[in-house]
Amino acid sequence: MQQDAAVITIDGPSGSGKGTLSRLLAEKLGWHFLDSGAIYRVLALAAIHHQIDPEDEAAVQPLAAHLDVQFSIDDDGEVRIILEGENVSSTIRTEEVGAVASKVAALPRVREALLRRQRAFKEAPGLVADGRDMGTVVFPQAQVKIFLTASAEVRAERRFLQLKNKGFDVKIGDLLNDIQARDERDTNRATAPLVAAADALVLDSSDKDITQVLDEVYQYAQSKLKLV
Ligand SMILES: Nc1ncnc2c1ncn2[C@@H]1O[C@H](COP(=O)(O)OP(=O)(O)OP(=O)(O)O)[C@@H](O)[C@H]1O
Ligand SMILES: Nc1ccn([C@H]2C[C@H](O)[C@@H](COP(=O)(O)O)O2)c(=O)n1
Repeated sequence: MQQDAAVITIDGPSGSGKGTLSRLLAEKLGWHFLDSGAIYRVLALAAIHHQIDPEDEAAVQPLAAHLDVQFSIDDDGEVRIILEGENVSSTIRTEEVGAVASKVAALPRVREALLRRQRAFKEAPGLVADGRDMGTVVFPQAQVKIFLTASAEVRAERRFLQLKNKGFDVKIGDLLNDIQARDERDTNRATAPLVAAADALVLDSSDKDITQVLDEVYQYAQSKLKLV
């Protein structure tokens, strides 16, 4: 880990566009990228595989501490995630795994066990970190903090289009319920809840396309970091 690398944090609720924005911003800046939700999703999948109750902290904590996972970039630029020797890059993206991820993520000792793994992504020239507590807990000293949000209805619609394009048979009402349940759990947990850092720029993307959001965040980052 490099102490002097700059960090931009992008936090917000599910479907607000954090992942899309973070990837595009990291690409534009030539920086590294951390998808912290993927780490919680991998842990959730490991708990499912090992038939561990996702709310049993004593059982999930050792799994988190010894999680056998590797992240790499494919030749075509896609992130490849290997859990216990198996490529789980698409399996972890289902709503079912997301819901279990939100449960394991509510356990304080599990979050503690994953802190060092997340901080290790900070490398020069800089890191764009996407999650729920990037600006509040994992990288509180980040130079630029964004809290990206959108109405639950808009987020459900985006998720519907995303999953439909991938060939999944989904209902918008179910997706809205899933999003609201996840918001509720992520926001109301005692440890590292989903909340904007006091020094974050809060951005509502409900009426903005991703290009507008990227331009706005890039300009804000430029002004804070004095990028040329
Ligand atoms: N501003 C936007 N306008 C329209 N669609 C968007 C916008 N931002 C993101 N999307 C689309 O919404 C979907 C969800 O975005 P994304 O996966 O980036 O959200 P997320 O906040 O990272 O969600 P999660 O936390 O659940 O991983 C994607 O299909 C993405 O292309
Ligand atoms: N920093 C983070 C990242 C993710 N989580 C939890 C909460 C989410 O519901 C779940 C899946 O995240 P996603 O891939 O949808 O971004 O993981 C968290 O608590 N903290």
